Order: sequence, then C-alpha cells, then structure tokens
Amino acid sequence: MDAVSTQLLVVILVGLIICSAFFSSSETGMLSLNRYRLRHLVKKEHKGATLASNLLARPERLIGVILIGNNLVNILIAMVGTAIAERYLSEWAVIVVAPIALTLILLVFAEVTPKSIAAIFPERIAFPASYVLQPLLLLLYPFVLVVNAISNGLARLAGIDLAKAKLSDHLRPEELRTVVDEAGELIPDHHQGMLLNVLDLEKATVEDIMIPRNEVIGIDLDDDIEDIMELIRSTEYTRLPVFEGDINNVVGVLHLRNAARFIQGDNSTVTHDSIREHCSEPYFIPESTPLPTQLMNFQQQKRRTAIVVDEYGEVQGIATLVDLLEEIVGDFSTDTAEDSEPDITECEDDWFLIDGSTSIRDINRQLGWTLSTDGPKTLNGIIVEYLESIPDALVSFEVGNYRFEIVELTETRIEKAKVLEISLQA
Ligand SMILES: Nc1ncnc2c1ncn2[C@@H]1O[C@H](COP(=O)(O)OP(=O)(O)OP(=O)(O)O)[C@@H](O)[C@H]1O
Ligand SMILES: [Mg+2]
Repeated sequence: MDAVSTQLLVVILVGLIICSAFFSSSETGMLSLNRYRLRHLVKKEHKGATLASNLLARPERLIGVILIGNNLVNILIAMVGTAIAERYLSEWAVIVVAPIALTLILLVFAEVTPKSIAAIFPERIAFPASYVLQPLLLLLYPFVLVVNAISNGLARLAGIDLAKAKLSDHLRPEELRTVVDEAGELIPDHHQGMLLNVLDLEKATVEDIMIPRNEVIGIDLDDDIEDIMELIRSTEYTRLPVFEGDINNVVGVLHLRNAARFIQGDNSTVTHDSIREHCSEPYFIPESTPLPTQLMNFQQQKRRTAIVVDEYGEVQGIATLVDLLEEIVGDFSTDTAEDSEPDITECEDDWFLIDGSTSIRDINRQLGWTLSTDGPKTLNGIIVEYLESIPDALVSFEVGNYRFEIVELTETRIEKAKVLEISLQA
C-alpha cells in the first residue's frame, strides 16, 4: 500500500464518492419519473426517456444493478478511507474515527444530497444516467440475475411472489379523475370539465338522459292527416318518432327533411302510407345501456335518435345524440322549447319551483344539491315514491335535507313542486 501515494488514494476516494452519488441519485431519479410524462416522451422518441422506460420495464433488474454498483462502491470507499486513515492514526483511532467520518461523508455527499436533487429533477438525472446504467446492466447481468434469483427465493419463503407482483402502471378511473382534477392550471377549466364529464359518463345510463315518453313529440298515424300536417309544420324538432295509436307501436322515425320532399303545400297528396314510407327504421336501445357504450353505438349505427325500451320492451322515451353529447360538453341550447319555459325557477327564501318531470340529475347539477339519484329519476318520481301514492291535496313534507311542497298536481302526477334545501344549522 505504501507504494501508492496518499494523494492518489484521496483522488480515488473522491472518484468513488462521485460514483456512489451517481448510483444513489439515479435510483431516486429513475423511481421518481412521472410515468405518464415518460410515456409521452417515449412516444415522441426521446432517446433518454426510451432508455429509462426500457430499464423501468424490469424494475427488479434496474434496482439490482444500481444496488450492486452502489454497494460495491461504498465498500471500496470504506476500504480506501481506512487505508488513508491508517497512515495518520493509530490502529485504535482508525477503528473509532474512520467509520464515523466515512459515514458522515457518505451520507452527505453520496446519499442525502444526490437523492434530494434527483427527487426534484428526476428527468435531468435519470435520462443521462440511463446511458450508463444500460451498458452496466449488460456487464453485470450475471450478478444481477443471481442476486434477483436469491432475493426472489427469500421473498417466496416469506410468501411473496416478486415476479408476479409487477408494478401495475394502469390508472384506475378514480386515479385518472384525481390526475385531471389536480392538473389545475395546466388544463383550461373548460377542458378539465369536459374530461371529468367523460370520466363520469360511465356512471350514467340511457335512462338518465332520455326524454320521457310523455314529453316526446311524435306523429300518431291514427290521427287525421290534417292534424299530422299541423304538427309537422309547427314542431321545432327535426326527427319525430312515428307510431300507431300508442308510442309502444313505433313504426319508425321521420326526418322532416324527408317530409319536405313529399309535402308541397298541398295536403291532399299526403297519406298515412306516404308518411310511413318516408320513415327510417326505428332504432331501439335498452334503458340500462351505459352512456359510453351508447355513444359508440350511435356512432357505429350512424343514428342520432333512438327509441328507449325497458326490460319488458315497453317504450320509455327517446334518447338523442345531442343530449348524450351535452353530458360531456354542456348545453348546446338548441332546444328552444326548453328555453321558453325553465324547469327550475327560484322563488323567495331559497325555495325553488320545479317542474315535476325535471330529472334529479338536472336538479342536482343546476342547484348543486345532493338528492338521491339511485331510485326514481324525476322529481315527480321521488315525491310519489315517498308518499307511496299520488296525493289528492297539496301536501308538504321533508325527506333528508330537503323540504317539498306540492304546488300543482293532476290525477296521475305532480306537475310542480316547491323544494327547499334545509341548511345544516349547528
Ligand atoms: N321528437 C322529439 N321530442 C321531444 N324532444 C326532442 C325530439 N327530438 C329532439 N328533441 C330534443 O331536442 C333537443 C335538440 O335535439 P336535436 O338537435 O337532435 O334535434 P333537432 O333540433 O330536432 O335536430 P337538428 O338540430 O339536427 O335539426 C334535444 O335536447 C333533444 O332531446
Ligand atoms: Mg337542433
């Protein structure tokens, strides 16, 4: 040892500490990489990102090579440090001083500082490091495999299968929600809202967005041709379901563009049969279809209006592509009828006058309320379910946090009710 000069030993020691810092920082850097950003960079063919991503594909090997390197270097540091100390100190002093001094040096220069920096700038550390780690992995491959095999074996003794417990890098929907939610400034508010709506689409079915049968404007072929013509002229809608006597007997959907071809001012040429001829086949869908599925179906079938049926095949209403898209992007407001008479109007003292047919989802969304959407879909439904009958007087009652007051009712349904959210007073 005396043949080697002390200066050279110090240079070697510094070099080893730098190596140790490299291993420590690349370990933290590699494991702190943002997986989504990494995938994005890989797609854009970023070289360092691609290398890092390949290394991360087998985390046990990556960690193996880093730890083998790091430990080897740290042991060398201890040996060289001891050799230097031996030149100046007595045997006992070396045993006391060298470990303390080396631990401090290793902690500060080879562990804490490099790891802290790597945690803040993972990409700047991990991408260049990948260029070194990749060939190093090839070089140390036999050792890595042996170390992995032994540690897998030990883990199995403890009842853990490391090979199978692969890091799952698939986001679950709730996690994706959190990512979008926390993106904050990075995504404009409006886009953020749409993304969240897309994620929520999963939770709703066709039943939640359909126009209930009693609100559907359609052509009854049992009506006189005069009445039908009057309806066609006056309606604001472009696609009308056509049925015989009852909406359950739908024969098709009439597009008024087609109607324009055969209606030329003169009613005498129009017959029930000619209307029937110009209808397109009805497109039936179950009310329980999840909205994302229905969106795909609308696209594949190239349809915009569907007839919604329940489990017994009874027609419940119609669902349109526009209404489904509104779930994502918000109101298009093409429905002029809707604008002319709002379903919800504010009255005095935080009471709201609400149409019985208004959907609970709409009420919750517009007023920020939390009425239960598990049961009935409309305000009328909620009230009738609670009272277990259609009342014959204008009763008022409380359910949960809400006070209801029936304002207008018919023999079959509640037309209008006032609702108040009872504030949670202490
Ligand atoms: N026959 C109908 N009966 C009741 N509501 C309908 C009917 N057709 C469409 N709607 C509703 O009117 C709104 C506008 O829908 P949409 O724009 O698809 O129909 P449109 O205005 O008749 O057609 P377009 O705009 O393509 O000419 C939607 O909210 C939809 O649910
Ligand atoms: Mg329209």
